[in-house]
Formats: sequence, C-alpha cells, structure tokens
Amino acid sequence: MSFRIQPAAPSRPNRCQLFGPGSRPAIFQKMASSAADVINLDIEDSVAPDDKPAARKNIIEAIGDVDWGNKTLSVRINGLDTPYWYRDVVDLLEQASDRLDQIMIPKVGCAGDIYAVDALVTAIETAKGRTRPISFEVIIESAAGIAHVEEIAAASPRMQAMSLGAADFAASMGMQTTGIGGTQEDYYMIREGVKHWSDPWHWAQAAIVAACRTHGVLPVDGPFGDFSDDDGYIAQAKRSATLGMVGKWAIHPKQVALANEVFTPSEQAVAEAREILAAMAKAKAEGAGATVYKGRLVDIASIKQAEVIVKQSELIAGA
Ligand SMILES: CC(=O)SCCNC(=O)CCNC(=O)[C@H](O)C(C)(C)COP(=O)(O)OP(=O)(O)OC[C@H]1O[C@@H](n2cnc3c(N)ncnc32)[C@H](O)[C@@H]1OP(=O)(O)O
Ligand SMILES: O=CC(=O)O
Ligand SMILES: [Mg+2]
Repeated sequence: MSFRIQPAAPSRPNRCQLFGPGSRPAIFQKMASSAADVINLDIEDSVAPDDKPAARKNIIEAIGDVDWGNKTLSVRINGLDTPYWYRDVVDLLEQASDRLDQIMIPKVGCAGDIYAVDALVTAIETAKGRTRPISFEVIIESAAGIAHVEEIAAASPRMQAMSLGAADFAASMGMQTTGIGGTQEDYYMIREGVKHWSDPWHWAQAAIVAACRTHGVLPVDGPFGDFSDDDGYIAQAKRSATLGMVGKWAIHPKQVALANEVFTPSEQAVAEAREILAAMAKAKAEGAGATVYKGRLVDIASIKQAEVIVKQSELIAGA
C-alpha cells in the first residue's frame, strides 16, 4: 500500500438504485415498498420540460409523506447546462424534509460542477439550519466526465457514489448504438469465422472503479434499458460486480431482484472466503505468509480479497 491509505467507501448497501419519474407520483409508494437499497426520484431525463415544476413539487411532498423505510433517498436534479438545476436545488433544500439523503448530479464534466452545487447546497443548509448534510452522487455520462473522472471523485466530502450512465455516455462519445448498456451487436472480434463479443463499457467502468476506490466513493453500474432481457441484465451486472462495482440501477421494478441477487455475495462465496481467512490464520500461527487452499496459492493479499466478500455480506446482513 502507498503511504496514502485507500479510504473506505460509505458503509451502506447500494446493490440496487430504483429510478422513477417525479412526474409519476402514483409509483412512489411502489418504489418505497420495493427491495431496492436506494431510491432515485427523477426530475431530469425521464421528465418532460413542461412537467418539471410539477415533478419537483411531487417529489418534495413525497419525501416527507411517504415512508421510505431505511432506504437511501436520492433525487436526480437537472444538469448544470440547463435552466432547471438551481431551482431543483433551492426548492429541495428549502422545502423538502430532512428525510432527503442525497442529490444525484447528472452529466458532470469536471470537479467545478460539483463545487458549484456544493456551494449552493452549503449556503442553503446554513441559511435554513438543516442539521442533516445532503450527500452527493454523480453520473459519469459524457466524454468530459470520463476524462476527468478522478478529480470528480475527489471533488467534495459530500461525494458518496458514482454511476456510469450508458445512454448519455454513448451519445456523448459518438458511439453507434441506441441500446442502453449491455451487449452491442457490432462490438465483436472474429476468429476462424466465429464472432466473440466484447464489452464496450468495460474500460469506462474500470476507470470509474479506480477513481472511486482511490477516493472512498461507491462505484455503481447505471441503467440497462431492455427490461425484457433478464439474462442480459444479469450478465452485465455480473461483469460490473467482478470489476468492483457495488450495485446497478433498475429502471423497472423487475430489475430490482436481479441486482440484489448479483450484488449479494452468495453463501458459497462467503463460505469460501471464510475458509481462506481460516487457512491464512492457521498459516500465520505456523509462521508462514502463504499456504495452499484447494490446490491454489493463498497469501496475505488473499486475506484482503476474502475480506471484501465477507465485509460486503456482513454489511448487507446488518442493513
Ligand atoms: C437513461 C436514464 O436516465 S434511466 C433513469 C431515468 N428513467 C426512469 O426513471 C424510468 C423509470 N421507469 C419507468 O418510468 C417505467 O418503469 C417504464 C416507463 C419503463 C415502464 O412503465 P410501465 O409501462 O408502467 O411498466 P409496467 O406496466 O411493466 O409496470 C408494471 C408495474 O410496475 C409499476 N412500475 C413501473 N415502473 C415503476 C418504477 N420505476 N418503480 C416502481 N414501480 C414501477 C407499474 O405502476 C405497474 O404497477 P401495477 O402492477 O401495480 O400496475
Ligand atoms: O442517465 C443515465 C444514462 O444512461 O444516460
Ligand atoms: Mg443520462
């Protein structure tokens, strides 16, 4: 480890973030009753421009009126390139109850975007005497966002989570697709006449995970648009989990169970991790730094790997 110790990410479950448009208050109670760890009420791209004032009002009322249980409650505000975002922040911070946990800032392009929202939020919190500080999550969904991903992760102590937004990201990058996440038909290699599909989201996800882990932020995979394709969603989520992401969005309630399943370490994985910890404790007692577990090397790094799985499982069990 470098002299600078890697900070821990917030210790709360974030396996699934369920989204719903603020212009559709009839689904708020259903969202609250879901098994998602995080709720994202949206004033941004799922809400038509003319509906934004009403959506904002619906959300402010629902933050206080609906029982959100122990879920993390987040509102996605509009981007800093729009005329809506300051009103989103002002009305939410001035009028919503203290039950609001987090603001999601979309389409961030640099640390200055976070600085601007932080300054406004801080001023309103102070003026209104709000006792629970609002945390931030952001979406990396532009060329500028991925180019500046590390400074964005480090931009504010309010930062808790960062998601990859595949739809806007694809548009900003000029990618030839209208799909939101998942396998892209034309992203393949060919060998002896057989196609092998690769993952066009992989590099951006890995950059997000590295930036997040460097600065103690939760890395999250964003939307998977084809909600009729459970297998595709699971495959994408498994790749994200393997890369170090802690959860994925659900843009339809049927995706919540899929995310929770993938991002909850299986009993078998936890049992194996505990066996590795026991094998290493035995090795240490015998004065060894490495040993053999099921025919493979385990050493001191294996303790840290096993602890990732055990801690994630304990976090979820204790939530
Ligand atoms: C690229 C991005 O930015 S993604 C993030 C922004 N996008 C969003 O927030 C979109 C969120 N999702 C939705 O708005 C909707 O799920 C849609 C439009 C995709 C589909 O809506 P519907 O056509 O109503 O879906 P469907 O008929 O399958 O709904 C089944 C049930 O789930 C409910 N439901 C639908 N969406 C949601 C939701 N997001 N949360 C909770 N419940 C929901 C419906 O009310 C319905 O309930 P019922 O059985 O009691 O009648
Ligand atoms: O906001 C999400 C996206 O994919 O775009
Ligand atoms: Mg987007």
